[in-house]
Amino acid sequence: MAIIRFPEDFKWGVATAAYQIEGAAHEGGRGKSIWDTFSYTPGKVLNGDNGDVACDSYHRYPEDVQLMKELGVDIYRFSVSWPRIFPNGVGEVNQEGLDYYHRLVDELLAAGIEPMCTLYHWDLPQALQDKGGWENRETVDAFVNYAETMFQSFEGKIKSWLTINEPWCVSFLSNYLGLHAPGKKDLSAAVTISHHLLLAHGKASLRFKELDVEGQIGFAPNFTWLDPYSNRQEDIDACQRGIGWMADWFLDPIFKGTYPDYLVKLYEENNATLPIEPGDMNFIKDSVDYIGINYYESNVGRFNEDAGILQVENVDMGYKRTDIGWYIEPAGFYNILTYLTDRYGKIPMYITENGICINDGVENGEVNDSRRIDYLQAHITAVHRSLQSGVNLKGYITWSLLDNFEWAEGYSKRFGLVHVNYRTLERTKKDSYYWYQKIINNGWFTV
Ligand SMILES: CCOCCOc1ccc(-c2cn(C[C@@H]3NC[C@@H](O)[C@H]3O)nn2)cc1
Repeated sequence: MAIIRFPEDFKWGVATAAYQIEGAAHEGGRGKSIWDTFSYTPGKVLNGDNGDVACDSYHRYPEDVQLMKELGVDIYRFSVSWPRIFPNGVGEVNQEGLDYYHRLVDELLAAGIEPMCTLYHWDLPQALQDKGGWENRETVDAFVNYAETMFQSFEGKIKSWLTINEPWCVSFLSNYLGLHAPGKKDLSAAVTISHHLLLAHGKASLRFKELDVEGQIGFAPNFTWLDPYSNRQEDIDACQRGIGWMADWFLDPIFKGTYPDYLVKLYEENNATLPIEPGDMNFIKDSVDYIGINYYESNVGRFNEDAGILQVENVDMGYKRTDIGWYIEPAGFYNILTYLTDRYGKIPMYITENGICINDGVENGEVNDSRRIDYLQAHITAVHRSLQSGVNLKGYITWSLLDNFEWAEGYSKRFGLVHVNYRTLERTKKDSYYWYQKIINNGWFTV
C-alpha cells in the first residue's frame, strides 16, 4: 500500500467544450459553426447526432456549476463558442453571446471556481470556413480580433487562457484524415493549417502581452505515446514520427523557433510545404506561459512502409481497451510528460484533458463506473510519478464533467464524471464523481 500525495498548491479541475455541452445552437444570436454543418452532413456523425441540444448547458449552467462546487474543483476549463461572439467570425460583436459567458463566469467566481478559458475548441464560424477557413491566412487575423475582444471583455475575471485546443485534431485529423469538421483529406491543406494555427496562437499571445492582460496564456496540444515494438532502428524512428506528429510539430516552433526537420522533409516529399512568411516564427517562438497536455492513450508502434506517410502502425498487444477502443496504458502518460520535459525543459504544464470513455448507464439511480475509477487512479498515479521526477505540473483537469457530444462518435461515447440522460437532460453523479471528490478534498489517495 502506498499513499499518493499531491502538493498543497496542486490544482484539480474538470473540462468541457462549447459545442459538446451548450446546445442552444440557434439561440442567443449564435452564428453557424463548421460542426453544425458537419453534423448535419449525412454519414459524418454516428447516428446523425448533432449539437443542437447537447447537455443544454447554455440554460442549465447554474446546475452544472453547483455540481462543480460540490465536487470541490479549483478550476473549470470551458471553451467559448466563437460564433456566439462573432456570428460571422468578424464584424459586429454579438452582445448576447458575451453576456452568456459573463453569466457563466460570474457563477463560477461566486462558487470560488477559477475559469480557464479555451478560445478555440473546434467550432470555427462557418462564415470563415466559406472563405477558406484556417487554410486562409486571413483567419489568423480574425482569430486575433476575437481573442482581443475576449481579453478586454473578461479582463480581471478570466486569468487563465488557452488559445487553440488540440491543433493536431484541427489540422491533420480534420483536414488530412477527414474524420472531423470540415472533413477534408488534403495533406497540404493540413500542413498550411497547422502553421496558421500556430501563427494565430502567437499573434493572440502577443496581443495578450501588449494589452497587459492579467493572467497567463497557453496552448493545449494532444499527445500520444508509442513504445517501439522492437529495438530495430526502423521501429524506433517510426515511433518518433508518430509522437512528433502531435508533439514536436507544434511545440518545437514555440520552444525552438523552428519546425522539426524530419517532419518538414517528410511533408515536402509529399508535396506539402509550410507557408512561412518573414517574421512568422518570431510571433510563435516563446509565446506561452504554460502548455496544456491532453493525453488519453498510448500504443506500441512499428515501421510499416505501407502505413501512410508516417510509415508507422499500431501493434495489437492485447492491452485493455476503453469503450471507444483506445488502449489503457498509464505508463505512456509518464513517458510523454518526461519526453516533453527532456525536450523543452521544465515548462509549466497543466493536464488539461485526461479521461476515459466508459459507457456505463444508470441502474437504481447509480452509475457504478469502476473502470473509470481504475483508469483515473492509474493515470493520476502516473501524474504523481512525473511530478516526483521533476515535471513542472501545476494541475490536473479531467475530461469531462459531463457526458457530452463526442464529435464524430456523437452521444454514443460517454467521458463524464456525471451521466447525462439526453432525453430528459437529467444529471446523475457517477461513482467516479465521488471518488474524484475525495481526491480533491484530501489531496491524496492510496494504491
Ligand atoms: C492516427 C489516426 O487516428 C484516427 C482517430 O483519430 C482520433 C484521434 C484523437 C481523437 C481525440 C478525441 N479526443 C477527445 C476530445 N479531446 C477534446 C475534447 O473535445 C474531447 O472530446 N481527443 N482526441 C479522436 C480521433
